[in-house]
Amino acid sequence: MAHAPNQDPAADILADPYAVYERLRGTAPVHRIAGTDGRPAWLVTRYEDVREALGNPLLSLDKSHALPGNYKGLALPPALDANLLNMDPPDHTRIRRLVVRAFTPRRVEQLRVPIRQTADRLLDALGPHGSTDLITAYAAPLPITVICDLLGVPDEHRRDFRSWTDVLVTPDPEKPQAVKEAAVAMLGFLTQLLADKRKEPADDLLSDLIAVREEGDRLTEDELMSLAFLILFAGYENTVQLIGNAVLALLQHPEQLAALRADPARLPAAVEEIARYEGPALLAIRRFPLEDVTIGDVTVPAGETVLLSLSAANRDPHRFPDADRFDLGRDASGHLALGHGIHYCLGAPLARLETEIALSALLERFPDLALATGPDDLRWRPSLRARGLLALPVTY
Ligand code: HEM
Repeated sequence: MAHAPNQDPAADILADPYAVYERLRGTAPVHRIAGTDGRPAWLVTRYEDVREALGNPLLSLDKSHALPGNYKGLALPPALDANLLNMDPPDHTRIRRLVVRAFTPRRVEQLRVPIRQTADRLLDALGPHGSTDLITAYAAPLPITVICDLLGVPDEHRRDFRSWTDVLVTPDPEKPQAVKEAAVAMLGFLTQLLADKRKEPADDLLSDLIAVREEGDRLTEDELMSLAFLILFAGYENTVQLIGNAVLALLQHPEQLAALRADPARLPAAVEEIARYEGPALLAIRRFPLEDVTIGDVTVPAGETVLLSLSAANRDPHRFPDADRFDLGRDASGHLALGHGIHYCLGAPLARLETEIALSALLERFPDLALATGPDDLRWRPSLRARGLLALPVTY
């Protein structure tokens, strides 16, 4: 049986996501809403349903399985669009296997010192006391620098790289020409970068991805290009927002912040609770049923758009008792903020490392860090997909 609420909850989700999720979880397993592109979609909010759906091979990420006209999505050049998050097995299995051979724990661990150095440099620039927007001054520049380090983007190109990234990651619908130009510039840049790395391999992920081979298999030029782009797309904005959300949650819970300051060994567990409580990806990538699929007692027809709410699942009290309480002492493992199943976040170890270092460098530097605005004045991104602050004014 399909449940169609009288009023579409999409607008309410923008205003107050967790209150709406609670209502939706309580009334039906699946709700028909206007999706991120304004077209109809089915929203899943209960933990067990979302987890099961993330692992369900009948839910395809390949948009060629969308009903014609039912899904709009982003218009990316084909070389950037053929990436892991638009793919199902066996293509996905093949490419992911190759990437995992290059994106190793050693490669991530190698970034530990550079991440800390970048964090310290950004904090140095703030001086010993003052006020700032922590998103602009810290949470945003840190991850983009880390991604440049990871991919091996030379210093002299980082300013351009960052400005194209900003345009592409948060496109302004009023400026389609700027988005197009940034996409063309980024494509040209990545083509040249790949050619340079091919000629002169360095100790970076891109060079490793070019070199990686398994049983005679290797990544093609288009696959390399779309991978570099996906790492940028999947890795940048999410990390900015996780760092921002983490600082906010801690500042809003001073007793928990004090306990963390007193025992920094709790930081890794704290990052898990922060990801559960205020993860940056409200939704997983949209899925399309290959055939009619039943979720709870609702049948979703083949080809329609299915949205899985990671954030609603992470606040489901059937899985996490007192789920709306931020509690650094709880066991938050099993949260879905980084996905689940074959598309589980490839950058998860890096996202965790980066968030831990960002928080420890910041907390060590500023014992008096405080919010410079009331909770009602905080402005969140107007997005059904992303949970992140537009600005985080602090004093220190
Ligand atoms: C806090 C930061 C991050 C969050 C919350 C996050 C979240 C996610 C989620 C939820 C998925 C699965 C999407 C789905 O199944 O629909 C995913 C996939 C992915 N993430 Fe992350 N991510 C983060 C950081 C990163 C970083 C730093 C990188 C790379 C450097 C990265 C690379 C990827 C890639 C390549 C995939 C696709 C994997 C596949 O399809 O097999 N992510 N991420």
